Amino acid sequence: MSRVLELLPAVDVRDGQAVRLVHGVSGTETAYGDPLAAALNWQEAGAEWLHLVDLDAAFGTGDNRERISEVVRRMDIKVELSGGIRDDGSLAAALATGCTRVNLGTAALESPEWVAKVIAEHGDKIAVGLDVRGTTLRGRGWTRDGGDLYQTLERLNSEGCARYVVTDINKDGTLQGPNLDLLRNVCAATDRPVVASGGVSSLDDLRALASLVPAGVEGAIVGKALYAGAFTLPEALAAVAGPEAAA
Ligand SMILES: O=C(O)c1ccccc1NCC(=O)[C@H](O)[C@H](O)COP(=O)(O)O
Repeated sequence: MSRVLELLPAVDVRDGQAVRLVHGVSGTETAYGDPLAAALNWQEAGAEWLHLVDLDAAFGTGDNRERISEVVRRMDIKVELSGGIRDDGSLAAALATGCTRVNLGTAALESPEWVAKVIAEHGDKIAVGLDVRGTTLRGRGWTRDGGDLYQTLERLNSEGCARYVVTDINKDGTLQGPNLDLLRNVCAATDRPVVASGGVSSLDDLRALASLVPAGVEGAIVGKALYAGAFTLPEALAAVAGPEAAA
């Protein structure tokens, strides 16, 4: 396991545009233009990973499959693909883009048998997104309750889930800082790596997340802070690279 926190700049795609939402709520979009331009920008700035989300597929308002495929095709870096991957067809389409791994959310809540099957088939190409308000999971683009975080985590652990992407919805897109207690609690309940998502606002937030690497936090998704110019990606990479980052 890497001792350096991995950073995953986010490109969330809605209606063909790179956007940021607040609390993941449909209709709160701020648009940031062409998703490919955004992704290429993060790649050129030194990203090793891209977190790419099809928000329309997540919300059930269509999809951006062509654009998403094009973005993945143009990346030389690793891509984590999320949004609306819920059955054999959408999983096959997602994996066919050439992405490094996919992130299942709703399916893990509504189709546990299918998720157990695809975890067994695809191993660490599958991560599960645990998107929570408090300790209640949310599915269908974070619009519906989907059960208890820790019960679901126990089930997924026993099924061999390789990795979790943990989002505090109350923090997402707000620049209020990550929920470190939630991340510590999830890390204590699993021996699988955890990718933190939602709320990063500053280099200090990234240093705080880097301090959780020994506990099991492997990476951090960063959206709004990069788009809002709170810091640059090279600054972020430098902040988590040095020995002082984990102090
Ligand atoms: O990932 C999803 O499937 C998803 C579904 C519905 C709403 C939002 C969704 N993802 C949002 C993200 O993954 C954000 O890009 C990420 O949490 C970054 O948050 P922030 O740094 O707070 O902008």
